[in-house]
Amino acid sequence: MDTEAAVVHPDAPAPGSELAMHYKECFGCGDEQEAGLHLRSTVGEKSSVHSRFLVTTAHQGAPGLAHGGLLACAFDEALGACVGNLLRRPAVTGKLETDFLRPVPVGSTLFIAAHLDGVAGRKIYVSADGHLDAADGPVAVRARGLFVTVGFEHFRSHAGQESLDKLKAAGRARQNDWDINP
Ligand SMILES: CCCCC/C=C\C/C=C\C/C=C\C/C=C\CCCC(=O)SCCNC(=O)CCNC(=O)[C@H](O)C(C)(C)COP(=O)(O)OP(=O)(O)OC[C@H]1O[C@@H](n2cnc3c(N)ncnc32)[C@H](O)[C@@H]1OP(=O)(O)O
Repeated sequence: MDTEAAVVHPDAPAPGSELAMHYKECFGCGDEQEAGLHLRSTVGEKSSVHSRFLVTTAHQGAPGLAHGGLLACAFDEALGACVGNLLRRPAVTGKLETDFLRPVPVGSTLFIAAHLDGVAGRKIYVSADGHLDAADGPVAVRARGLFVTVGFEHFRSHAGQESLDKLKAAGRARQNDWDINP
């Protein structure tokens, strides 16, 4: 199937909109994950989302430096926020590729600019550059992701009952109508 340009959903939040966390227990963006990444994201121009992530001592691999796997996690979150919010489709990461170009020290902020590259049926291609300490800082990490559109049953059928009960209690377990960004 040919890859087509990604068309931003007409109900997607406008450029400049600050995105709320998609799930409070999410390791990438949730505020109930103390050692999580607490990534914050804003919609950018032209099919992009800009995310920020402060690297703390909880995120170390080598002393004083961010763990590469955690950086990959930040990109998974940033790419996922770009896909989910701009296309408004439930999708999961099928493939995530990262290039680590420079070390990322504790105390630095990574500015991640994610961009929708194209769509081929259920496959969504997205990529991002992570700039050190400023939106136009040097690129420290680069990533490309393939997300695959899934039905809501993907989440319902694979999550444990306890998690589904929590969502239900929070009024978020409607069959086909999850708020995209509650
Ligand atoms: C957590 C997200 C919640 C979303 C809720 C909804 C809305 C929320 C709104 C906003 C969201 C905001 C922020 C989101 C932030 C972060 C997101 C984090 C995302 C994650 O962290 S999510 C966890 C990790 N993720 C998984 O847990 C996936 C496990 N996995 C599977 O569940 C299956 O594996 C699946 C479904 C991927 C495919 O399975 P399937 O049976 O449905 O489909 P199939 O295999 O046919 O693949 C269809 C086409 O994709 C190609 N394809 C598939 N995988 C490929 C690969 N690796 N490389 C190259 N191509 C691949 C095939 O080749 C075929 O291509 P073709 O059509 O051309 O043949």
